[in-house]
Amino acid sequence: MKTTGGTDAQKRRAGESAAEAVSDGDVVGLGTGSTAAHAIRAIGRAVDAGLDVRGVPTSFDARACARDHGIPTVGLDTVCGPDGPGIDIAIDGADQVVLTGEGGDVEEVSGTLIKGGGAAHAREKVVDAAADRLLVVVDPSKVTNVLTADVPVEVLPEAHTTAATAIRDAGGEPTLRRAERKDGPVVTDNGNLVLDCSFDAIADPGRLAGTLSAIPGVLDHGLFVDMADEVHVGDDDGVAIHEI
Ligand SMILES: O=C[C@H](O)[C@H](O)[C@H](O)COP(=O)(O)O
Repeated sequence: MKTTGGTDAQKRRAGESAAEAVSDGDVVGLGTGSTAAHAIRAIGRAVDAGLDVRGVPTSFDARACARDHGIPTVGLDTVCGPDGPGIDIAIDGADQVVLTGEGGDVEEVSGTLIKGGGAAHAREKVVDAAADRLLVVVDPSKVTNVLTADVPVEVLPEAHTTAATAIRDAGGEPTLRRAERKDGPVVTDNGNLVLDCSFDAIADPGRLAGTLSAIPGVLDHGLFVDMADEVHVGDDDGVAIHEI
């Protein structure tokens, strides 16, 4: 479920701001979505100008974007093997991020995220968690004081009804994500299905994350708890950088 409130210029400012944090020699986790794509394009321009980096894509689209913009890519299992260098920095988008307190003031910066509007959250979580630093890039429409967006849950196809029942038992309302230009469900890059789960306001994301992870057949969900190190919010005038 995409949140589409922000403008492309806001997303571009956020993506380009985070891309400036990439250093020569870095291994970079490349996030998925329209905002992360701006970061990938900016890194590509820096590579054109001589920056030496390798990218670890989080999805089919992120890999294609990296390739189109001249960024060499490498597999997660190569860089995060026993002798690999690891991932220095990851840049990724989000569908919602907890960044404000009551009234909209930036007073509580938990940086907890909902991701997976593009169904890429399972691979994103693996890459983002492996990175030394995770920089999140969003427009202001993604910022909230409490998570209310649907939580995408990737499930094995065979388990979509049993997982849906368990999610209902946990207080959620799951909806199988359907493809827009195909008669049938969205199939993830991993060959699985997605349940978009409404929980109203999520007061305790850590607890819900544990509950969802424990459901048999769930590959992963879109709650990213305590993972972000910085959130770059692009607006009409510039970028606000919030350190977690
Ligand atoms: O599955 C997709 C990802 O989690 C995206 O990073 C997220 O949906 C945000 O995408 P966008 O920047 O296009 O709003």
